[in-house]
Amino acid sequence: MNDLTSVDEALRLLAEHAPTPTMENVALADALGLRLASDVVAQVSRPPAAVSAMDGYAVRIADVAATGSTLDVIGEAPAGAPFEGTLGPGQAVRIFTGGVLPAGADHIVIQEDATRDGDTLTCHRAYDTAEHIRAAGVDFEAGATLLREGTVLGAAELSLIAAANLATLSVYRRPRVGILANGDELRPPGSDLQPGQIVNSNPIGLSALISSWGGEAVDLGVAPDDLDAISERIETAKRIDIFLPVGGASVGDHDLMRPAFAGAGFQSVFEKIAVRPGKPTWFSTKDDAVTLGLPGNPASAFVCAWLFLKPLITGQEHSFVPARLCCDLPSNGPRTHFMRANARITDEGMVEVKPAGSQDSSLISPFVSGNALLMRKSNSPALVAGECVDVLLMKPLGLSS
Ligand SMILES: Nc1nc2c(c(=O)[nH]1)N[C@H]1C(S)=C(S)[C@@H](COP(=O)(O)OP(=O)(O)OC[C@H]3O[C@@H](n4cnc5c(N)ncnc54)[C@H](O)[C@@H]3O)O[C@H]1N2
Ligand code: MOO
Repeated sequence: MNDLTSVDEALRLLAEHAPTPTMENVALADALGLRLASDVVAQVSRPPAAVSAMDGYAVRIADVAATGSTLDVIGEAPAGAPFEGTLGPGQAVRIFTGGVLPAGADHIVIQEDATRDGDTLTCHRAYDTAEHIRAAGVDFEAGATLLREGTVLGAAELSLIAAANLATLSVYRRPRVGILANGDELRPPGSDLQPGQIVNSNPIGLSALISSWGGEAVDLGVAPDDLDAISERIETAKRIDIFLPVGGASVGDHDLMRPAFAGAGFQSVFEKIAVRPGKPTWFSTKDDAVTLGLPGNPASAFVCAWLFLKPLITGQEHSFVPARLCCDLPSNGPRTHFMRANARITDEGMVEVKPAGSQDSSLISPFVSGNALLMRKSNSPALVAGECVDVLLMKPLGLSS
């Protein structure tokens, strides 16, 4: 096994050679899923001033300490048009949700608790503590650092940034990942398949994973089992950060991806990984570009995309979740095994994991019926049901049963 690079060493080498992310400014609407290239600092406080949380009347609490107190309504403060005067003793200002609290007021009487007759307001309740006011900056203060560099932008983050009064952002450009399939047998989905032909099913799934991880998938097509044809695809590809050849990674006479990339000037970093599935996964670099070669077997391609492509795109390490094994497992061989599995939360709130019945590296269906990869380190001993294992979640827990 000497020619096999360990999973940990492969991850270290990938991190060491990962393409340097470039920065760009984008509009908020184009930033979903991207990573922040700098901290986000609030340009305004939220809310910028104290506001009413209810529709009603802004008053001084001292004036409504007793039931039946009456006040003069001296003006209005709808959201967007603050009352410009100062509220004095015995006075009230009609206010609406989001309206700026007038100077002098320290309490809101909700309209359900008062009756208005012309400009006279009568309160039906006595109050001893101020209510229904949102203080200035209760969500965040101007100048506060709201998000750190590296944060992946989701719905909540984008709303927060918009509220902080920023229209554009500095983000890391999506790395362009060029998927190059290879094999004379491959035909597009929907083809009239002839004997020996199979559907080219890997790129569509890999492309979806790349997008979900914040990369931009570029379809470099299917190259036939011909060195010149593969080389031409490599030479004519434009602005690719990460080449992702899929298939043709092994030792067969028709496995030509490695020599094609070597011929294009890529220098090998590692040739094989002590991982199951996906042993023939390889990695090479040239200038600012890298090549992660995945095996063609669909399970190998998917597992190794999760393990090795995802950190290359996101720059983030994997986080494993501890889970209770729900069956016995034999001792593991020399390669770290990432078993296709399903994890779920039990009624007792524990995470429980069950490996798929077949771990054949050609199978796609376990990725649909399952949601996790169960890690078994190289040469680890047999396990019995109930023992704890580490799992990598590919979907949120509980989505599949
Ligand atoms: N003598 C040896 N043979 C093999 C070894 C070995 O060490 N010695 N390694 C095996 C392992 S492990 C794997 S994994 C595979 C990897 O093979 P390749 O990367 O060269 O992949 P292909 O031969 O091109 O294809 C394998 C398999 O997957 C199908 N395939 C390929 N591309 C696609 C695609 N885009 N969509 C769907 N299916 C695809 C292809 O038809 C084959 O059935 O090698 C073992 N052999
Ligand atoms: O390492 Mo290969 O991916 O098992 O079939």
